[in-house]
Amino acid sequence: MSEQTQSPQAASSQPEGAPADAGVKQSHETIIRLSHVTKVFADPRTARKAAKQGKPLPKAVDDVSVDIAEGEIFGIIGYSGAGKSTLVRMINALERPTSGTVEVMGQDITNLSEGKLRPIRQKIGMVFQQFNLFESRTVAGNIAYPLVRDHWRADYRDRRVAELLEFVGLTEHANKYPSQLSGGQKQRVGIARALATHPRILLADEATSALDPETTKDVLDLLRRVNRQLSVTVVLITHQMDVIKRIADRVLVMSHGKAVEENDLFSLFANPQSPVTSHFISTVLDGAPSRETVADLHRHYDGRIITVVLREPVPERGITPSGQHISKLIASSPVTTSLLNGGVNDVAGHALGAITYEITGESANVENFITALRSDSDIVDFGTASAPVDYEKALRASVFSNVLDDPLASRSGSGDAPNETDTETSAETSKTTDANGDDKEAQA
Ligand SMILES: Nc1ncnc2c1ncn2[C@@H]1O[C@H](COP(=O)(O)OP(=O)(O)OP(=O)(O)O)[C@@H](O)[C@H]1O
Repeated sequence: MSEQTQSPQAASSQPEGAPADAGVKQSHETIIRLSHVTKVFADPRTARKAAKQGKPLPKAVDDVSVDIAEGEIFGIIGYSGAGKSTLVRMINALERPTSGTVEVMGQDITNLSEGKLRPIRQKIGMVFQQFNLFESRTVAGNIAYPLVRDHWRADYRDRRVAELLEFVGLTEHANKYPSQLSGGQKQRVGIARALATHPRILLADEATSALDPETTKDVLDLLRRVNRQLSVTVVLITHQMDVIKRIADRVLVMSHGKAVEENDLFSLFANPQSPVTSHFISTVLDGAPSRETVADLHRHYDGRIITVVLREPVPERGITPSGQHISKLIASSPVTTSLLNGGVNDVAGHALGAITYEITGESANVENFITALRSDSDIVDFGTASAPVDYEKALRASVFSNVLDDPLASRSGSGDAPNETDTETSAETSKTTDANGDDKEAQA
């Protein structure tokens, strides 16, 4: 194919100039459909080991079905080894499912040849944790790379690179090399490069995991602009719930290759269904205090210790209110309350949190207060120092019950998710496919 005149990419970049602030595209049409996809990495070593142990081959992805709507930011969260990358790499056919089907932009790509995949891959950008920039090329050269590969005419290419540099805020760094940039700037280059050919989908694989919190925020803001202003569907993989909380519209939680839960952001946080989800939420939101904290509170406070969930209702999603009238109740009850810990967060524009109080007063008044509170709120009653409620029993009787079932929670005290890969059963061959299938020069 000769140059620009026959290049749809070149044609699409000509008159518009920098992509306009188009607002959110709310099509709700499915742009990515994964149907019962399973992936088994049957490399000889793993196969031999599994056979020797009489075990089935481990499934990196195990019967996952998910629809991603055009225009949304779809977050996929899971511990390390949960199968997130493998799942996402199926979307641009860097991995092929062992079974199941993958439809992208209305086309079944499950068994499509490399040649036929090419135009589809042009509409799917990808960014990586380690940026994967060409160290030997300038910022502008890195961004121009996909356009050179697609034979864009030089003047259209230059114009497109200038648009992208401006969009990601790196115009004055155009002639620098990656080694002269900060991590955040490198990721901006990675994003600009991924956007070069006007993709409809952007896959972001742990795009902020190598960045400090402030830079993470900037890059997430940029990804949101990519989504909202350019109407690009963003699929974002992370093990950090904070990243999900900041920008995802909908979320898939993965564990051991399986899709354990899928929901819109607020519903996921307000009504988690699985221990894994509850654990991730506990890394960013105040929930029930830990067993140690409760014991410590009982050591220091004689009164009744209760945790109240504060939750804004969202009736259309079946999210009921909790703790909405607590201030009024406290003001009108003959009890004394001390706020011990907890807080309220903004999740997808709704208030959500949990606050732990000490309640003191006549025992009948305390009972009445708790009964009134319980009538319209989710609470956990930890009892008093002299009559404590067993921690497990208290949580089991509350919305926090599934926190107790998280087998990995005790291994991960911090926001960092543990690795759930079982060394006995994991596939052990390292990944061999590179970034875009053809970016051999890219840095690891
Ligand atoms: N090319 C491959 N060959 C063999 N096994 C693989 C390959 N790629 C991934 N795996 C295995 O598949 C499982 C899922 O890996 P995957 O990278 O998809 O998980 P992840 O959730 O993205 O984790 P991480 O964030 O650590 O990359 C792991 O056990 C991993 O070792």
